[in-house]
Amino acid sequence: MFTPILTILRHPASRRKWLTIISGALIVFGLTALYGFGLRGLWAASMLAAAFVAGSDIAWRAFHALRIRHFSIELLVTVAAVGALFIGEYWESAAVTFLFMFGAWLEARTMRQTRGALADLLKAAPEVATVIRDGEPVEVPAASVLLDEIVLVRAGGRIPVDGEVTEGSAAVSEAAITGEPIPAEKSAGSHVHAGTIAENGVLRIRATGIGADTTLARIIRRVEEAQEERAPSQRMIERFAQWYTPGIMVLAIGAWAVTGNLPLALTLLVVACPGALVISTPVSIVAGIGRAARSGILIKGGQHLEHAGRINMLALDKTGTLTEGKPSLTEIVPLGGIDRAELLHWTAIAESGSDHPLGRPIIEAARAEGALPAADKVEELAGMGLVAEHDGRQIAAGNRRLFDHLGISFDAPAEAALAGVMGRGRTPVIVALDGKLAGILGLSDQPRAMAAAAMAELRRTGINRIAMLTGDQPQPAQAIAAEIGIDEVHAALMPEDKLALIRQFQAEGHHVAMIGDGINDAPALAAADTSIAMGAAGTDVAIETADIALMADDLLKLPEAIAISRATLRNMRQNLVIALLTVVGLLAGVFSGDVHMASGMLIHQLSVLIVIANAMRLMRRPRRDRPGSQSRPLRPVEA
Ligand SMILES: Nc1ncnc2c1ncn2[C@@H]1O[C@H](COP(=O)(O)OP(=O)(O)OP(=O)(O)O)[C@@H](O)[C@H]1O
Ligand SMILES: [Zn+2]
Repeated sequence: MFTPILTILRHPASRRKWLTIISGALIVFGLTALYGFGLRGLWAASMLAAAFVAGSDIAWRAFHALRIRHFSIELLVTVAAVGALFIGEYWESAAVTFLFMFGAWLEARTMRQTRGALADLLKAAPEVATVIRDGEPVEVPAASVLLDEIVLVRAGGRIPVDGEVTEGSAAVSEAAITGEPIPAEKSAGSHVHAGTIAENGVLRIRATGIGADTTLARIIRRVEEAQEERAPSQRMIERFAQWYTPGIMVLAIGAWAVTGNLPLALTLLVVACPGALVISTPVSIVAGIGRAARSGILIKGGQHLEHAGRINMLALDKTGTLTEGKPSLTEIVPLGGIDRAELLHWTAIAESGSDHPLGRPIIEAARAEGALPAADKVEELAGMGLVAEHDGRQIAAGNRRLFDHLGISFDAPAEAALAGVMGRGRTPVIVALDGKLAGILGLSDQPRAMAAAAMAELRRTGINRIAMLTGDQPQPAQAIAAEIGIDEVHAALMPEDKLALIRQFQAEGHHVAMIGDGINDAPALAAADTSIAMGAAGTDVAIETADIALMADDLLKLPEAIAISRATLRNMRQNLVIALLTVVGLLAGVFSGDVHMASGMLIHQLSVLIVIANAMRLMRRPRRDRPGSQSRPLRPVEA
């Protein structure tokens, strides 16, 4: 009999719930006694008991806050409730404490719901996994899967670990991570994430990330941290409340001194409670961040959300962001007597030491024609290219800047060849062997399928300036920009040039978001008001460093992220207005004599709930119609 009561009392949430219920029951009992049977004494005793039951918890919290020199809302309520008892207003005191407790309970409940997006994410990870041990499939708790163990996932099953597919193929829905509704085809060699679902087919997966070390776990941790992190406006309100609460005390004492009306002074304490004000910002932020997480958009905290909501300019890197980042080798122009195959071979040897996107198609083409030895030594020069050595020969591959830097001059045929490659809108990779020009390779990259639609959507969202910042040459950059509807192009940039441009945009008064991937983007990303990473599900570094990480490799998430941030800012402002108007209205009501303690508390608690309900609208925000989303094909198998 005693143990359950003790457990209830020890758990603060359920204790508060029971205290509220008991005090509510006492109030009903007291009212029945008075109006049903005219028992005034029983009425007073019940109200006193109700005030004591609900008030004890409030007073206890007020006392704890006071010990760390914090003037809490609970302190205002406690003083008002005790004062009301003191002047014989038993009903007022009981009603105020009960309503306060009841409101706090509803508030906690709805706040939990607002954090619901996270609960959805948590549910994405299955609790059991089937692993192959001694050749036999066995069911084990997902947390006890070991690294490198083979996990079996059947059709319709949730994947319990991060890993690499070793056998089988399936369409995998990654919605939990990326918010992407269309499943991706996965087969041997593909990477899969914990929490995603194999919609059909059977997969065998070698575990590479388990337990707390999966992308899903990292996202959940980051969302939790983000929801806790205080936004600047929130800090401002908290500082304000630190002054406001004692200020109200002084005002109430002043009103009492001037009017001699103690009930009025006590009512002031109740109605001026900054409850709705204090909660107005955090509740919007929690809802906004949760809403974004559902779409696979990780906003790293209230501060970043506020910044993102103010963005009016966007800078994008080209290679890998606006384009697929998988260029194809479209032409090979040998110079000075070397043959085509040899030019390709030497260039590929040099590129084998780099993982720049330009190198990949060159290496692939050379491999298709024969064995490819590795370079003995490679030196990469950011924004220019690279210099390598192999078999005693020196190979240089890169852009014009590299050759100016190396002091290698261009003769007339070389100039003509370079102009030709660039004139066709291709990115040139110029190659020299032992200090002598050997040829030019032309590469062309595809813009992403959704790039043009995303830019149009961004402009509709109100981003009126969009600039491409690229290390590539002006002609190929212009060609891509024209295709996707960007008119401002800054090309042939060194990493520090990208940084300088971001600073310049800011100096012109823009709030700049930058999205990029390469090392050449890092300084610019750091300087931008908001840094955004795309396709972050694959790279944990991006999840950790960007202010906003788009889990999917999908440019359309960009306008969505900005729209959610804006909607959240708007929501915060609405909440502030609701909170302030309520307090002003209540104060006016108190001085005109229309509002008393219990009704004041009721209206105040209602305003808190309205603020929460308003924030919850953010969660229900419907998905935007995504242009072309119906006709989108399955995403290709990821390498
Ligand atoms: N490994 C490489 N091989 C050949 N050229 C290179 C290499 N690395 C860099 N370059 C040259 O330097 C230029 C700038 O490279 P950088 O990585 O700064 O930008 P990018 O990838 O071309 O474009 P973006 O800035 O849009 O990502 C390239 O366009 C290319 O001309
Ligand atoms: Zn790049």
